[in-house]
Amino acid sequence: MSTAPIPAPTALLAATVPPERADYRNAMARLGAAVNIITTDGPGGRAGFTASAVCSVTDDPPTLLVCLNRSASVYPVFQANGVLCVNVLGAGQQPLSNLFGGKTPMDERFAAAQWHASASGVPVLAEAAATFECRVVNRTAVGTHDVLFCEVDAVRVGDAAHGLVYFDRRYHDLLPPSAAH
Ligand SMILES: NC(=O)C1=CN([C@@H]2O[C@H](COP(=O)(O)OP(=O)(O)OC[C@H]3O[C@@H](n4cnc5c(N)ncnc54)[C@H](O)[C@@H]3O)[C@@H](O)[C@H]2O)C=CC1
Ligand SMILES: Cc1cc2nc3c(=O)[nH]c(=O)nc-3n(C[C@H](O)[C@H](O)[C@H](O)COP(=O)(O)O)c2cc1C
Repeated sequence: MSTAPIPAPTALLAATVPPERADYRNAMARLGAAVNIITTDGPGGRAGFTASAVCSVTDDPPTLLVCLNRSASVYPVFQANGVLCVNVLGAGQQPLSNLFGGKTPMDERFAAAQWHASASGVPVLAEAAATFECRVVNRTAVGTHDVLFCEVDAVRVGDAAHGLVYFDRRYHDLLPPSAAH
């Protein structure tokens, strides 16, 4: 029978103290992510915001998630509409990300690019790396954010093959391997 010592309770406690918010953010800054503009339109009006907290959940049925801060000005609009489009940005679209991530008035954000309407009337970015037209089918509040679970009705893959990544609090264009050397 093993006689290994049981760790002291204080050591266990120390291991479970959550990191400070700044430490958590410093570490998260190293978790590179695609940059997306999330758009909506409907009874609540037209709105869009920049989001890096987007990921695939399952491909059957095709479902992704978007994390939206409840303090964002766009929050009630997304709540009212229940439909959205995830527009994945490509290389060179950093200015568009900044517009949708700041305090810029909504008309100014949309005036900076070309859009067409999805079947449900949501703005779809013409020059996106990829787009996902979705219905919000579930939502869960976690801390400051709502996690929106979105079923995908239509996808498009754009011509721009070079991506845009947010890493270490800066944007990075993903260049083809030949251009990176
Ligand atoms: N998930 C989110 O809500 C995110 C929000 N932002 C917003 O953009 C601002 C600038 O971000 P950074 O330049 O990356 O510097 P930062 O130091 O504020 O954030 C570093 C990283 O921490 C995470 N983060 C930041 N704020 C967060 C939040 N409220 N909830 C969950 N995760 C969060 C993100 O991964 C972010 O890239 C942030 O202060 C925030 O307002 C940025 C990235 C993700
Ligand atoms: C690179 C980047 C990524 C962001 N990712 C998210 C995100 O995933 N979720 C979120 O709620 N806000 C995110 N934000 C912040 C929103 O874009 C911002 O709060 C939103 O545009 C609402 O701003 P407003 O309240 O001025 O309208 C991000 C901002 C930037 C610049």
